[in-house]
Amino acid sequence: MIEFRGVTKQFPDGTVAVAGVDIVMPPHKTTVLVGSSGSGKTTLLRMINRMVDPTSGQVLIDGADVATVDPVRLRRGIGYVMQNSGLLPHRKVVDNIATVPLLRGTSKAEARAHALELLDTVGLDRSLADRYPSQLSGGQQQRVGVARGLAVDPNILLMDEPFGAVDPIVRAELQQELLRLQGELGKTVVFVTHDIDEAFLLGDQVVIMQQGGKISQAASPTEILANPADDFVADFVGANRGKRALHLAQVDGRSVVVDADGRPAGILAQ
Ligand SMILES: Nc1ncnc2c1ncn2[C@@H]1O[C@H](COP(=O)(O)OP(=O)(O)OP(=O)(O)O)[C@@H](O)[C@H]1O
Repeated sequence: MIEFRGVTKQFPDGTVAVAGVDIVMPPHKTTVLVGSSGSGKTTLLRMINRMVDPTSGQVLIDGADVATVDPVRLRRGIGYVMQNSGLLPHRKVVDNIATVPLLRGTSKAEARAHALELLDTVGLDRSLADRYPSQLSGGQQQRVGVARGLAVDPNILLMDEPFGAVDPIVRAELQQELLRLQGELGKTVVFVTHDIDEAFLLGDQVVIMQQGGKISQAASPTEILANPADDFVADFVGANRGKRALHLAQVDGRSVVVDADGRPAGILAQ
């Protein structure tokens, strides 16, 4: 479990990126941080693995304050997947995936064998192992990025707009792949996106952030749709949603979440 207690981050130039955030991110679930540009999503995410340290407040993982853990050690146990995959261009796919395990002292043979297994896990053919990142498509690169994030077998996987740079069809494939993976692996995933549809699709918990780094609402997609906390959330959920969006409908007196084609996607818990 990840817990933020009264966390504020003010950068040296005075910008308050995150302001007094309290949030619990439950284990084995996906929490999606969504909000417009500059609302503090990335800063919040990076405080989990100490790429950013809070100005005040605490970030706890399973009850332990991350401030007490050496940042390098901490990061080696937390998977991190970023936009544009962040792969090292001069290293082969297999070596990119094995980088952190090798740093942790895993033998070369073992790290390579595990990297090949991870290619299977993320739905890539093993024949891609000896290619360089530039010889892969954008979607394949993102999958390698996910494989690399999983290479240390982390309990926590941080994903910062991992599918932001690929076209909509590949993006939809990657989203489905993540849902499948999450069904198998049950990691504690924290995922950042601008896209409310992506947030509703992937999130068990969706955290809507607004400018100034405040949380407007943190709840399940169905709860947010049914009971937006304020006008900001109602607008954000409405204005940001395209034709594919989930919405609420009344069926037999019950609130049902349906997709754009009217297919039920969930029933609102009473
Ligand atoms: N190192 C920094 N120094 C000063 N201000 C910063 C720094 N990093 C981020 N900020 C500011 O903090 C605020 C939040 O930034 P952050 O990147 O967390 O937002 P975001 O919601 O992830 O945005 P985006 O969706 O555009 O990535 C922004 O106003 C940003 O300009």
